[in-house]
Amino acid sequence: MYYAGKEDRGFATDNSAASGKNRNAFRAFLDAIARLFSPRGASYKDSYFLYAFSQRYRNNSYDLSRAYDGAQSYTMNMRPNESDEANRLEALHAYDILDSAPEDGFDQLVMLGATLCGTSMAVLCFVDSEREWRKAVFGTAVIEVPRAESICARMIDAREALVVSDFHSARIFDKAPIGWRFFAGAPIVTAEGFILGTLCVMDEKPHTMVAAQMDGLKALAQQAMARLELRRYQRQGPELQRDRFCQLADSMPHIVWSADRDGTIDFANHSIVEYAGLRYASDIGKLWSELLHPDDFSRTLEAWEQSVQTGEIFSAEYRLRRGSDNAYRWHIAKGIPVRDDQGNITKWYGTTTDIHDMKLAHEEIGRLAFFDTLTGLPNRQLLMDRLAHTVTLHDRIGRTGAVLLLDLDHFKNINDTIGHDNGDLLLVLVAKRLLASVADRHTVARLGGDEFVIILEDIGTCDETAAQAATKLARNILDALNASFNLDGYERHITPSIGIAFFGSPAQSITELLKRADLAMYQAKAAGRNTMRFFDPAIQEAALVRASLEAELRQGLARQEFVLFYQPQMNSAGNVIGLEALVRWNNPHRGMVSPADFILLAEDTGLILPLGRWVLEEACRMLVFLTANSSTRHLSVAVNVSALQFRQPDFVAVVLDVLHSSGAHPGRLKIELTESLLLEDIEGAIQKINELKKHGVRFSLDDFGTGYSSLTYLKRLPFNQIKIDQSFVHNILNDPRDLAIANTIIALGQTLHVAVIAEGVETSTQRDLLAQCGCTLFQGYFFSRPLPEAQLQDFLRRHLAA
Ligand SMILES: Nc1nc2c(ncn2[C@@H]2O[C@@H]3COP(=O)(O)O[C@H]4[C@@H](O)[C@H](n5cnc6c(=O)[nH]c(N)nc65)O[C@@H]4COP(=O)(O)O[C@H]3[C@H]2O)c(=O)[nH]1
Repeated sequence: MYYAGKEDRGFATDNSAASGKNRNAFRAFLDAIARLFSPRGASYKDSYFLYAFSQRYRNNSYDLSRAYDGAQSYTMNMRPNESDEANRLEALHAYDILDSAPEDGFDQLVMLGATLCGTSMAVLCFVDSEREWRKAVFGTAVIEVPRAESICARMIDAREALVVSDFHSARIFDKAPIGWRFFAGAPIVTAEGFILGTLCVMDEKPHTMVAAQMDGLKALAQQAMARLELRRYQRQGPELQRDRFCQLADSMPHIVWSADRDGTIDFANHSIVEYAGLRYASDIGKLWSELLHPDDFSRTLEAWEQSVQTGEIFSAEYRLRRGSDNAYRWHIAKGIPVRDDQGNITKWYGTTTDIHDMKLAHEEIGRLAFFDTLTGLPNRQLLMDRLAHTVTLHDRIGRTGAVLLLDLDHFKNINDTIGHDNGDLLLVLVAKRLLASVADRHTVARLGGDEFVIILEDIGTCDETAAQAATKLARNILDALNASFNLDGYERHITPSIGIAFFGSPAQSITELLKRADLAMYQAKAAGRNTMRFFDPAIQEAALVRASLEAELRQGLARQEFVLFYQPQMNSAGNVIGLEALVRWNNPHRGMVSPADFILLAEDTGLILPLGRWVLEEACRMLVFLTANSSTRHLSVAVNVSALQFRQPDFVAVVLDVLHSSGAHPGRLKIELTESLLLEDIEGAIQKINELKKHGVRFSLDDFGTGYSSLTYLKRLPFNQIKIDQSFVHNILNDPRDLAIANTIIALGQTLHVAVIAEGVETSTQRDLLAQCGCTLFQGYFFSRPLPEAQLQDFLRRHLAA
């Protein structure tokens, strides 16, 4: 590679428009090559190679010492040993200049020559085997002259530069050219020293030339030669450029490629063969899309189209399949668009570099920056980011979320007694249990030390539902962490204190939010640890009531504080035909608690399952008792079953088991179900009802008329009895619509051959009106309130049919 200073660039001073455009294209290409291959971003200034010619030419010199009478001849000292005309002609023809169209750059040179020397004519000519052919002319229209008449040809033959001041007095030529008196010519010489022609000036009048003018003419001749070289380079350009590019590319460790406008890769270096395990580098053109990871395809295509449209550098990151193990590795591709003379992008030259390890390292660094190294949970920074995002989102959608701040009680003792390693292990196990206790959509993070934060997203729209959800989750966490941990071969116990703060609309700052959760957490510590506290006192109060009720309910079950009351069901003759079992909670502090106050909570907490089973067992015990007495053996006992109970897959098995173990008569057991309970899975409900009916168990549809009251369901569901809800009975005397509904239900029962019982009958008038409508069965305070077992005996004695 040759290096040259700016002043050496023969064509750098050429300012013609066409030349400028060519130069720009050429520079762009060199720029592209240099930028692609040079790690320090070198430009064409470092990698110019054409100036070899210019550099060498400058070393040639003219000897101005010889003079003739009337004429001066300069001995040419350029290629003293070369006399081979055939080689000279071959060199000339290689430039492909003969008979070519005029070109601005050359025209300007001859015009400059005439101006410089003050002559009326100037010519740039090339001497062919039989002629002098003129590429550019000024002041003459003659393009071609026979070689025998060419003064320029004489210069070549004589290997001399020439100045003839006046042909009339000069005796060096047999005859003067027609119309000329003056001639001066500077040779056009190749880097190898071949004289291809001359740049000469002529005039009809005699002239003298000063040395400076001759130097100027020589300089213009050099420009002409440089232009000729550039012209040849550009004409042969694509191939030459390509060869040079390929040569450079194969010496590169990266994948180097060139591509067409449509993205077709028409060249790739050997690196692609080694990476992708291709047979030939040229296979890349058709196999490219197969090597690309399918997930990265559209993104890469988009980047390409963007580069095509904007003319900016193509840049994309994608995964490429490696041939040796079929593993996809991340690469970065950069491609520089190169334009032609008209400024159109014709090609992209690019490199593709394996950045897989670097990318993984970056990801790892990112992971370390956002995740706790010990537990793998999001760290404080990521938590803050997510919390800020979540708080804003909840404000926008009008939903409620919660932040739970959890601190392990006396964690320091663990570290002090069994060491930091075990302390760390405990934190890891705690993190796992926390993750297992919350749904995936929530965030569990480690704030530092033994402090954890849980973000609960979208847990309701009102304070109450959000409080219930947060309480439930905090309880899960308390339960999960209260179970012992195995550390160092020993069972260890740790408890958490949890502070809860809510966020929603309007949004508050996350610092304030965490402060609230922190305050609540300290309240939990103050309350004896291993518990939770809400920041909001009102919600906290409600949640506490609920929580303590739940705890008491649990305790009540364990302590057998529940009792069954029985409410008699009567026929129109005033005789008892059955009883409805209604549960009561005999709480030592609260007294006799109505089911209205605890059934819902029992359902929410799942406590209804053990409670419901107990009710069933008690009711069956009563049935056995009633069966033992001939006067009461015909009585049925109705039991309320909640939705959660009924939906248990083993519901049928549980009922049969209780019947079996108690010895109760299945035909005397009546199960009361509400309408709403049946809606979710009608087919499953029918199946369960039918299975139990096969064993004789009967079913009553409770609260009929209050729900959907679908006649289709009624037709399909095999109930033995429908209950007219007490709300209709209550107003039956005052509201004709309630009377109409009661009438309809009674008529429906008659049509479907299903018994109808009216509940909530409080007066004889109500009973009479219902009886007039055709109702034959009744239940309500008019006959009896729900009675404890002892009072029931008394009632039965009085009201059994003789
Ligand atoms: N105002 C008025 N009320 C009357 C009259 N006659 C009966 N009642 C009340 O109406 C309720 C009838 O029971 P329910 O509709 O099944 O409604 C029951 C039932 O849905 C549920 N429940 C009661 N015991 C159980 C049980 O063991 N298991 C389940 N799952 N739910 C139960 O609790 C609800 C309320 O039960 P209770 O408080 O015992 O209230 C009972 C009963 O005391 C009357 O003439 N006037």
